Amino acid sequence: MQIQEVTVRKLKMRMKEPFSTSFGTMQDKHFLLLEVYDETGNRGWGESVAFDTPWYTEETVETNLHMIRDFLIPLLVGKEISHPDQVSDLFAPIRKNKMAKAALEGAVWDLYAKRKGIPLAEALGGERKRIEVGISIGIQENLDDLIDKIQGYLDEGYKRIKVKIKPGADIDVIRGLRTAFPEVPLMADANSAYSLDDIGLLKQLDEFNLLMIEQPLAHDDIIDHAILQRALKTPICLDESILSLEDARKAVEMGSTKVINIKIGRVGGLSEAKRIHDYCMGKGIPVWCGGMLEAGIGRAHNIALTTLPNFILPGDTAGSSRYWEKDIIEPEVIVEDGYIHVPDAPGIGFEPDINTIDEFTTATWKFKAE
Ligand SMILES: O=C(O)CCC(=O)C1=CC=C[C@@H](O)[C@@H]1C(=O)O
Ligand SMILES: [Mg+2]
Repeated sequence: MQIQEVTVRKLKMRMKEPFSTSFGTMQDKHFLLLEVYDETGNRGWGESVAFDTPWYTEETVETNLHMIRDFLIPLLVGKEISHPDQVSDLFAPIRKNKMAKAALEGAVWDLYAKRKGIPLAEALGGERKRIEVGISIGIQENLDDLIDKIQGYLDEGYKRIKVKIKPGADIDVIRGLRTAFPEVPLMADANSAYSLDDIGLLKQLDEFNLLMIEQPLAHDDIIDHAILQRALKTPICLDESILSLEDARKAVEMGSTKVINIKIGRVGGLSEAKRIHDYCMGKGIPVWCGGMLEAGIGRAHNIALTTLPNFILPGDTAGSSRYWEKDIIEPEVIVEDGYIHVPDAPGIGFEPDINTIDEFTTATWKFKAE
């Protein structure tokens, strides 16, 4: 197949409620949607997960636009491709910029599966017909608000709860939650808010039987996490530190992590996500699919990836209604009793809703083969 044309749209969608972490608060989601066309008019869709500020990684919507428009599309358009794994080879001359690469590669994966007439999950080698999911809750004003929120999501059927912690809102918060919900599968994400000076404090988390603590130390660290993991009973899960299979290999070999959060955008695409999955499976390291507050297209890619066998732990892929008044796909993603049914239509298996997409689009660019 050959990609002949790419449409890049910039969207702005208001979230139902703001999402707060140890870095700050987000209410409006700005992102890029990509549509690739092949020589026979088939279409594939991808979503960039970069935010409009560089607090999670260094990438932003604008850096993604620059990379996609000025470097990645010229490397992709008009090239003969027999499998989406080749896209990462085409992009190899460009360093990092993982989210920009993943957005375009994801669109090619969707197109490839549609050409074959099979679901994206099957194209990736996934087998599950439904995936178990959890929910990630931002920092709240106070513990009572957080407890109310959690109770609401448990009532909706979510079975694993992730909360954000930061210095000053950590041990007491987790203690309060454990008192309110003694049995709920619970985990905490620190988004790199601590250092090795906090070992004593982090050890106090061991008494609360957390599933794991996510990314307690620096966003680019592997060594200090190994030191911390030796001191903790609670398993460490790395998120920000793992940008590639090589990073995963180093972290696992050093004992820095017992679980890995795989985000397609953070690792540069579905092909690399699958490589990390396969490596971890061989090493007995469970993985789960992280979220980036995606709209429907990105969410559909996450669902397909989560059908692979080593996605043993519930991920952060919640239903559309947790984020949006109206999502950009038909049907929307629905969670029932903590599970999402995996669609069996070709490609991502959800139909992009063009009217809604148009409503949220603030700019559009089109690129064609010469
Ligand atoms: O619901 C989701 O999409 C998950 C949200 C979530 O936990 C995160 C989204 C974006 C950046 C981070 O704060 C965070 C994470 O680190 O996993
Ligand atoms: Mg995280």
